[in-house]
Amino acid sequence: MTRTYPRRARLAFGLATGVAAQLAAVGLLLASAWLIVRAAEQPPVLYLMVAIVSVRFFGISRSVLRYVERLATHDVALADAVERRVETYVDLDRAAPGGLGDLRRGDLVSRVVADVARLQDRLLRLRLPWWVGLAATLVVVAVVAAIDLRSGFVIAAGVLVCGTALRRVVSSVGARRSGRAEAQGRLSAEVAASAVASRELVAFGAAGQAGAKARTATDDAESAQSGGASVAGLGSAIVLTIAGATVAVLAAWSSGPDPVLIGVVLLAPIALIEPWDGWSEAERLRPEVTAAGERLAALAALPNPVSDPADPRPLPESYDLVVDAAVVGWDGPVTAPVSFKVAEGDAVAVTGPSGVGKSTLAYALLRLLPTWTGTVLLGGTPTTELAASDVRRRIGYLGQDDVVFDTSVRENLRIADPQADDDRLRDALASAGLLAAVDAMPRGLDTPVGEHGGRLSGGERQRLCLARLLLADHRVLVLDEPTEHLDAPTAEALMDDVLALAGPGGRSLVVVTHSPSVLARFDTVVALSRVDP
Ligand SMILES: Nc1ncnc2c1ncn2[C@@H]1O[C@H](COP(=O)(O)OP(=O)(O)OP(=O)(O)O)[C@@H](O)[C@H]1O
Repeated sequence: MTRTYPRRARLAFGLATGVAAQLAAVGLLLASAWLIVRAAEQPPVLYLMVAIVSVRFFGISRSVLRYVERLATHDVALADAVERRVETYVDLDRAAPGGLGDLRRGDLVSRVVADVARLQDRLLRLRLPWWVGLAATLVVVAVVAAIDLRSGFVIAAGVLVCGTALRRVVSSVGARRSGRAEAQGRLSAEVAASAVASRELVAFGAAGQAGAKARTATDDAESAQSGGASVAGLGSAIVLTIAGATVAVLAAWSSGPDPVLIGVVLLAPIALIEPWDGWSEAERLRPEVTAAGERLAALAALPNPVSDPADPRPLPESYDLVVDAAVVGWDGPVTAPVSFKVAEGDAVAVTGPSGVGKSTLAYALLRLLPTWTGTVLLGGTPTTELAASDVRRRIGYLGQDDVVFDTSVRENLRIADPQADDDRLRDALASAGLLAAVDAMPRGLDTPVGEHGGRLSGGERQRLCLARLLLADHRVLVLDEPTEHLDAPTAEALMDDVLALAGPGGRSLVVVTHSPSVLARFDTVVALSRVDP
């Protein structure tokens, strides 16, 4: 049975092995220095045995300890990153779509992927090098002070000057030259936008403009990267200069009982170059890690368009839907107050001119957006008193351009219910009027649908999305322009299948449309109008 230790304990263990590895590195250099100086005096070889064994011991233990340290600390950092990634998805889930404001898709991807990865460095490449380096440095200062007190003070002064210079100079120069995360975010946003719109850009002859924008973003990202490299160079220069100066001062000042030990003292600052390099790298990364933390904090601080009540009421069994004088909108009210009722199994159409707020009303029914005034009641309970996730369990949504994933028919359907067996998938496909077409495909449910469902016709794509919605077992279906992009006979056939879902004991339907032929099929039509300016 594997035993899992608490994260703090694993971190403490990683820290201890890191310090031990660093001390082994210092010990290796100092023992080697002692060995070389002492060997020059050509003593009997037995006098050298301890040093020879120490060199071997430090050399081997350094590698082993470093390996163990990496295992322990990376394990902790990766576990942190997994949690942070999930938190970031939760933040996005909470804020979307109403709270995302002007954030671009590519930039969001960059934040979730690159910034979360960068934050791992806070522990691995920022805090640990400082802690490990400080502990190792203190031990070296104590050892040297025990050999020669004055030399101990000189090295302590070197440590102080080096640490302060790195902390002040490298991180502040780095902060001025960084912006790598932002530049990377802009580059991702440009590339994502161009990739999504590639067909249109080529068709309108605008590929050159998009290319130029992407090139500018690439140049920015590159110059941010080379700025980072020059900051790294500055850090190395500081470390080497201070280590060299410390050796020079020690050479001029050191005095001690044993010239062999003085050789060890002189090499001590050289042994400290490795931990100081760790500090230098940490300070180079500090602005980027801070920026990544701020960008993720900005996601966490996105407005919460709908908040759950402190004590949500249980989801009612009834799925009667009542919209009572509801006004919906994004940054302000868009629609005039609208009222209608959709009893269980009823079908209602919502219409109105383009931009009047039909899709916005659909989002409000699902509690993705709040209503400005008025109420939406589900089974007699205002949806504001229910958990938003419960509302979305009862009410499902089919948008105009729902995402179809580049995988098989089966996997596209299973997103709605990962446990669904083939019989359930086939039932859903039959209800959505797609079963015959899928059976006719060479690989049936395993047929790949291509990027954005590109291997399916527009009607098949829409039916696939409908089948997916049906699998999720919502009782109220909000269908936003379900026949958009379809020719008249296909639209007619799809509406036959959609309307067959309603009826006593069946699903309730709210169909958003401005298609006259679709509207003609409904007894109840709700006309939306804009709010008075
Ligand atoms: N993400 C958004 N952020 C801010 N405002 C938005 C957003 N999406 C839509 N709007 C605005 O809300 C208003 C209503 O848009 P909505 O998409 O609901 O209209 P619609 O009636 O569904 O239009 P259409 O028939 O053309 O699809 C519009 O003025 C639109 O600019």
